[in-house]
Amino acid sequence: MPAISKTINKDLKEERDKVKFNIEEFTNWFYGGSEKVLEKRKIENYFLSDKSLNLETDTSYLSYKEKYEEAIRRSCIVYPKMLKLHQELGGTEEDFRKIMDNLRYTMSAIQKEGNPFMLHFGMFTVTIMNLANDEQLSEWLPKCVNCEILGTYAQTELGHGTFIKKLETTATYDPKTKEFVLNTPTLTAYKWWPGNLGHTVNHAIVMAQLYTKGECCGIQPFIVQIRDLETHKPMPGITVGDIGNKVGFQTVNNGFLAFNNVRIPYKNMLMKSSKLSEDGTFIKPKNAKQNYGTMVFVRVYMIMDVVVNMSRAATIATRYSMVRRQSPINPNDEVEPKIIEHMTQQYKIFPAIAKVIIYKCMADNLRNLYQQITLEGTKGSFERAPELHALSCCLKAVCTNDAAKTTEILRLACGGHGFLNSSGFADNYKNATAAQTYEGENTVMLLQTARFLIKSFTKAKNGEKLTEGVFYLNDFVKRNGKREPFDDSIRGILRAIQAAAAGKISSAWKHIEEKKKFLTVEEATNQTGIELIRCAELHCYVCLLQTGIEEIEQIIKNVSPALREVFKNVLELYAIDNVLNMIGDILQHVDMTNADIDKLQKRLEAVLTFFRSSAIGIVDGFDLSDAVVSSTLGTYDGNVYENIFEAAMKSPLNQEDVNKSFHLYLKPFLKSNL
Ligand SMILES: CCCCC/C=C/C(=O)SCCNC(=O)CCNC(=O)[C@H](O)C(C)(C)COP(=O)(O)OP(=O)(O)OC[C@H]1O[C@@H](n2cnc3c(N)ncnc32)[C@H](O)[C@@H]1OP(=O)(O)O
Ligand SMILES: Cc1cc2nc3c(=O)[nH]c(=O)nc-3n(C[C@H](O)[C@H](O)[C@H](O)COP(=O)(O)OP(=O)(O)OC[C@H]3O[C@@H](n4cnc5c(N)ncnc54)[C@H](O)[C@@H]3O)c2cc1C
Repeated sequence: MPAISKTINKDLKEERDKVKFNIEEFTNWFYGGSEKVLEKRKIENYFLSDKSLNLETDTSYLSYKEKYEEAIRRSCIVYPKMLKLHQELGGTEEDFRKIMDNLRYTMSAIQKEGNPFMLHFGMFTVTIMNLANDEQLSEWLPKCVNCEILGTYAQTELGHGTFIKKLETTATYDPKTKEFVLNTPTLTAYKWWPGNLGHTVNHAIVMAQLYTKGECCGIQPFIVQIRDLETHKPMPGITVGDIGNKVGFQTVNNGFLAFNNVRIPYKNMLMKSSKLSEDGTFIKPKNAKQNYGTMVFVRVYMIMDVVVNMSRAATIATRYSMVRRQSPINPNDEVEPKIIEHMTQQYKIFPAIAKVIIYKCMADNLRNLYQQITLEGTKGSFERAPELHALSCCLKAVCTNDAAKTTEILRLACGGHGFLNSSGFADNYKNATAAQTYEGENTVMLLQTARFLIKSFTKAKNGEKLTEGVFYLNDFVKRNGKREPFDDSIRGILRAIQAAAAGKISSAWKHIEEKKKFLTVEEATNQTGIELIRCAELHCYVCLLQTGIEEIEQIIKNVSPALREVFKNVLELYAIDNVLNMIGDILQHVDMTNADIDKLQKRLEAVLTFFRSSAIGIVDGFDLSDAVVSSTLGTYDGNVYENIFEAAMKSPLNQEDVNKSFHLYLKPFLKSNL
């Protein structure tokens, strides 16, 4: 075995010495202030320093069952610690949020293939908080918060996930006993997919069609106990289990669930929005989509998950590219360059770093918007709910899709070693790609946003008031759809993308109108689907760039000159990379010449060169510990080859010189060929 030295890699040190801005100042911005950074480090250390977690074990070699058992063991260490910390901090909702925000990063070091308790706070408790009336809240919330029970969110069925109106599980009200009777009438009515459901939780929010007085009143949320609290056996009439191996999320324990005349008390239907009186009279909610609130909540918070995911991947690829040397640029150069010297390598990595920062701005903004609009909802005003729904849908789709694509690009940037499980890209990719499907399949999400855009365009044409996020449609209508002149300032680039988005929305609108002459509006909309999803994507790029510009204009007023340059360049790189990637859409609606495109290409190359000396500072500034980065290629010390070697030594095959398969198969096979 070679001698393994563990000092900081000198190539990486040389890169860090060249960084011109204060990395801690960047970190303070990234986490919202120096106090929050200290708090984050403390919380992370509080969990990760616990030796009983055995984080050194490479769980990727465990069997499916062992992985699950180890994940449960770890969660049963983490959650009591979390509850203790919550009490120590003060026990408020704000303290809880603090811990959860930090656990977003920390959990990726502990549960690489998913947390078997994630749905408990992530959806079960959230649904109770959003949809329970006061009486129900006081009964259930303490049990949730203290983890006396564990729950999940059981909505999707074998036959339906997207079109939830057609879910088949029934909850029929029996006024005589004041109970609901739950049934799974068909195979396709089996609940299928809910996380943590298989063998972990003992309660679930079950979304089921409410029947009362012989009528169906649509899907409503019910709290159902599915396992005995003592024996953990399924409750009478309940069939529950694990759905089996998947592409990723191996330890999330996604499950199935069926009901055979399962009776639950009247008080177990969550009644903050829809209500049922004891005699069985149904009272509609003020806003028909209130029951979808938990999905909106999760979509909003998923943008932050994308930031965590992409910051990890960008950290790995950046550090590795500054340590790895290969392929002289001039054939006679004696010393091979760091692979980051190759321009194409910079183009793979630096736009990803810029996106982490822009997405972080967006995630924070969206969360604030969510909180404002939820507050308005508690006061009975739902006017802005469609705007939040439209924004969260397109961001969920665009950002999760980008996280998956970017992880793959960054994996490729690490060549062969990027394909090692120990590089950390596999877990990142599997989590990112799952997010494209769960919580609303991405195409379906884009079509929801497009529906809002088409409605908004009609309003713009009729001179009606628009919501702020789509004001740019007014400009397009005022211009009468005339082409926008190109101006290469950052705000000019935003106007170009707005013109492309508005132009696309206008042409989709026109095509729907044309098709409506022969088809129903729904058929016409379906036929225009390809254009519609592009409308939603372009609108999303508008929102992201606009937020990036507005946020960075504020940030640069409050940071040192050196960090100001970094943020300006982040915006420049993000904007130019964006516009060059959608040149086809831009050219349709903006007067842009070849010379303009050449100029943008040169600016791209220039800004990549600026990034060359800042990139390591930025990724170090993400402040991800080695445990969170979880990669042989991305450790802070840059000892890539030593890490790869050590990880290989953990292979179970390397624990013996000769594997038994030699005697059983190889030897007889070789002998037979003599
Ligand atoms: C810790 C986290 C771990 C996460 C693990 C994963 C969990 C899960 O995956 S849970 C299951 C998630 N499932 C989904 O996301 C299902 C996706 N489907 C839907 O969201 C909906 O079915 C739909 C939006 C695609 C359609 O709903 P439907 O009721 O059929 O809609 P209509 O066509 O009748 O009406 C559309 C109408 O409603 C507005 N709208 C829809 N959703 C919302 C909302 N959440 N908030 C506000 N408004 C909403 C929509 O804008 C339309 O409005 P109009 O155009 O004015 O008619
Ligand atoms: C890892 C993971 C975790 C999950 N966790 C949970 C959970 O905890 N709880 C829960 O209840 N569910 C959960 N789900 C289920 C998930 O929410 C659904 O799978 C998801 O909403 C997609 O629905 P679907 O499977 O019905 O897809 P489908 O709707 O069948 O999609 C299949 C294809 O049809 C297309 N399609 C469908 N409808 C339309 C349309 N109207 N217009 C155009 N194209 C359309 C889609 O774009 C897609 O290409 C999870 C799923 C996964 C993968």
